[in-house]
Amino acid sequence: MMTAALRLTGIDMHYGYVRALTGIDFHVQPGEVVGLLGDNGAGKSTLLKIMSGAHRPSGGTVEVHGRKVELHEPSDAARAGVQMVYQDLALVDAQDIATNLNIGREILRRGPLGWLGFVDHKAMRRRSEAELDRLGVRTAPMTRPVEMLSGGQRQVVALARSAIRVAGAGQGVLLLDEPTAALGYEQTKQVEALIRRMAAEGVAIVLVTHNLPLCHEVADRVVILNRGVKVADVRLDETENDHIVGWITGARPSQFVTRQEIS
Ligand SMILES: Nc1ncnc2c1ncn2[C@@H]1O[C@H](COP(=O)(O)OP(=O)(O)OP(=O)(O)O)[C@@H](O)[C@H]1O
Repeated sequence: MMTAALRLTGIDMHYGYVRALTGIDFHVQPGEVVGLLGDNGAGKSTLLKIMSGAHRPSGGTVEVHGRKVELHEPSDAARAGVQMVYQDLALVDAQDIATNLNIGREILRRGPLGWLGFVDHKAMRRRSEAELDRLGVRTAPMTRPVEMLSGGQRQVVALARSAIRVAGAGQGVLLLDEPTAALGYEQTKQVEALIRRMAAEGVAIVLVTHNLPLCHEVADRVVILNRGVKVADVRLDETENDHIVGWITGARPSQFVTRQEIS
């Protein structure tokens, strides 16, 4: 069997007395898109934060490409190739799109005296245009400051930046939290296409959403949480929408036999 790009085993998480997650097993393969579903408060964001290194679990293990990792902070996850898309936080408002897409990987050129150290904006613009082209993403002109973009356009730029980083890191993992929440029709289609393209290149994608049509568009499999417990883990082509809704609301019993039911 192929080694999972990301595997979580027996994850427990409590916030003080609040038990947010109990014994969660989760994996995503390279090139696979997994939708993480559940009602409000089910534990989706908590699980995503554990994957991204923003939270440390109270128990359980995390493996990236078969290697156990301790994620103390998001930079540990990023180094391991796991990239969370932060919708708004990550962009520098006063800078243009190209500069934002190139933060941390600026192209330098030599100045007149031969010193390396001038940022080559033109080369960065050209590279970013080619990268966005490859991802099938169209944004405003590269020289537009991101503070002049709409919320939806900003979201697409933030997502594209994470996608470029993950693609650069080889077979990475991309974590998305409601990536189309603020988007109109055209931008939603672009993001769907981007997700599919990343997956086709071998990136593993975890998608937290309340949007079932989005899952049907892009996901191969869904994992459903109910009050901090995994109640279903199914391929979308092997289940029906009614079942998914039933697992989300709790109307449908868990796929997994729980300990309480045995005793
Ligand atoms: N920082 C925190 N401190 C205390 N409890 C928290 C904290 N974050 C989340 N919780 C609790 O953990 C549980 C899971 O919350 P979480 O945000 O992971 O759910 P979710 O599935 O992402 O919900 P939503 O769809 O509403 O975003 C909830 O009971 C929530 O109240």
